[in-house]
Amino acid sequence: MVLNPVISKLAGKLVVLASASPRRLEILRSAGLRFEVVPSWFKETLDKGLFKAPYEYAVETAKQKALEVARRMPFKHLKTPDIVIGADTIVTVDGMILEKPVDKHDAYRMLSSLSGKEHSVFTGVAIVLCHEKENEEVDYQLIDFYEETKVKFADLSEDMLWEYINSGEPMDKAGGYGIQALGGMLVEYVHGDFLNVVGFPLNHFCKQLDLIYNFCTSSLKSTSSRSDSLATSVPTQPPSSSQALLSHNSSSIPRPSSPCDSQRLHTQITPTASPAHKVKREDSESESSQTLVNSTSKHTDNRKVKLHDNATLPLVTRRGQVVEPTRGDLERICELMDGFKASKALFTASKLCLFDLLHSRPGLDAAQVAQEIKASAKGTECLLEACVSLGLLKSTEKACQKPVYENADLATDFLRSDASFSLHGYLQHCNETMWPLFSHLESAVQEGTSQREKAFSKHMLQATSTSSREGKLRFMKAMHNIAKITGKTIATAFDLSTYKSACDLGGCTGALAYEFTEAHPGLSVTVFDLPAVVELNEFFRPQHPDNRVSFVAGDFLKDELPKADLYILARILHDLPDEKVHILLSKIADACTAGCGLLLSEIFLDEDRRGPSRGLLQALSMSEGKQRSATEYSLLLKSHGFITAHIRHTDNLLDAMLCIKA
Ligand SMILES: Cc1cn([C@H]2C[C@H](O)[C@@H](COP(=O)(O)OP(=O)(O)OP(=O)(O)O)O2)c(=O)[nH]c1=O
Repeated sequence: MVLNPVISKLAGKLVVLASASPRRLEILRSAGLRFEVVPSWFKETLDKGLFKAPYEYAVETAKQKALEVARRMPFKHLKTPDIVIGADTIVTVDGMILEKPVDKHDAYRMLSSLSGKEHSVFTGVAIVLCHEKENEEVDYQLIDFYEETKVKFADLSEDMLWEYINSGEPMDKAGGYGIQALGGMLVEYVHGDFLNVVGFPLNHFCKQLDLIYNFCTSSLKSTSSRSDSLATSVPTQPPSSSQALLSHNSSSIPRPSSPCDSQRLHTQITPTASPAHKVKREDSESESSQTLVNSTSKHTDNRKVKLHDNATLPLVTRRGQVVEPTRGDLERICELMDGFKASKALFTASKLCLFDLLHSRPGLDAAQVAQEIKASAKGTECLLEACVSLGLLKSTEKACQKPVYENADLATDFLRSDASFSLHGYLQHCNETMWPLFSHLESAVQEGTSQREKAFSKHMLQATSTSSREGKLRFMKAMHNIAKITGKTIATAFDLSTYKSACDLGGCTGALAYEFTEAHPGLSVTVFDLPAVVELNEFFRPQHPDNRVSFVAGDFLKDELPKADLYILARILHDLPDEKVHILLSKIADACTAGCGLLLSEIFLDEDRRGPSRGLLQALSMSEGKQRSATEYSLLLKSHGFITAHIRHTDNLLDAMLCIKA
């Protein structure tokens, strides 16, 4: 079988999967391949109209994903991979290309177009072979191919469609379904490679590797030893007569390629100076202990080669067996050790409004940024470089000029203070409140209580406390950010068409309430919150407020609740001690008649309490409340007369549950 010899050929090579898809990771891992995962930052926005056939689009996207990682790693990770694998899966039906749905309606559009019909699933795969040359440049050689699988769907009723869409499964999958999970129930037959539908054609990939390593090795060697003069293309021996040999210049913009056979071998030479080497050489020249550094530098180079062989990793004993940890294990540990540094770098950049500055003035260099944010040149440069390494900023370096900086998409989407889904306020809350609390985690764990008093001086306690105006506004901004990001998901999680009036208890700035009125034309929402919160709401009023949202001031633990046939409790219960939870739920139960609804939104812990980490880490703040699973919330609500009708685990920051008063 091709598998073993092929996989063993890769032993000792730094293989990188340029994909965030958990399915691809699982498929390759199950095949015994050892690799690192570096998700591609390439945005899947190629113009589909430029491609003659849909699979050409998938292949080109796969290529761009893999090349982006292959080019980034020497600069950002200071190591050059041997092989980078990229893939892209698309579904095609009636001449349309379906990728991942953007929302539930998009998923509905896709799934209804597949109902009762046969369609094709194409996965384009690109394998980039990287060769470090002696002159510190990197050559890239590209092999790509695609695989087609035909899938037939049964006729899908509207109920089935919506039930499936509401399960949340379609959202991160091409065509809006996952054949390997619930989506399997929609399928009548599959012709071809099943794993290809799940995102990676393993069999074709192994055959391709076999061709590369058993057939083309000599041509690869000759390629990697060639000089820059080959910057155009080097035709190599075709692996088979069916394979077209095409040259490809990696710096060219994506373009429709010539007729795409199901596999192709490109020889492409794109020399890139390797910054890993640059850095080492600078090190060796900088200090007085030059001889020592020089030899260390040499040693480092050797180690790097050995690391690729996995030979220098320390051996560990697991269940009585001596084994070699994977590089992934070590990276995971480092990621955890350094996680706090990354968080604080993010908080600091956000507090200094770095992302706002680079949004309004992209292309500043470190000195210009330092001047604008009134910070030291050295500190600013370190912060900018750290943010680039974290994927928050992008830097461009033109010949003989200082690097200039701009926001990466992540920063544009979430870190600008005026972005629609900004987390700027929440980050400030983390920086000012959560960070000091978590720096007292040892005592929090030892004592099992909140460390507020230890973490904050008297003055600080006042400033961070929600009893001060400053503290209140900061907290409201944080809650507003989370409500904006999660609002639509929560508001559309259930069919609420039978409800006419809702009351959002502790609804803060009303951000969630506005999402509910937008999603449900027949619904009015009253936001009920403390008088001091309602008073500050003017800072958060939307440009065109919906008059179906109103605000009532009061304390939900003491005052009479506004009348409504649906009560909303979002991010409230996890923070309250048990006795207050019971007071609040009793008051809601008293205000409800039979058939009234209670919509609860929280992070639902997994039933075995092994995740998600976000919920379990949140619990370490030792507030008076607790994190619960969906079943625990269901039982809690049942004890107050509410029967759970639906539970939604979402891909967003909060999950949701709809309960009905018996
Ligand atoms: C049709 C189908 C697709 N999928 C998945 C596979 C892919 O992960 C996804 C298609 O999206 P892709 O854009 O191919 O991949 P991705 O965004 O998940 O990951 P990356 O771009 O980082 O490589 O759909 C299934 O899991 N099951 C299915 O039945």
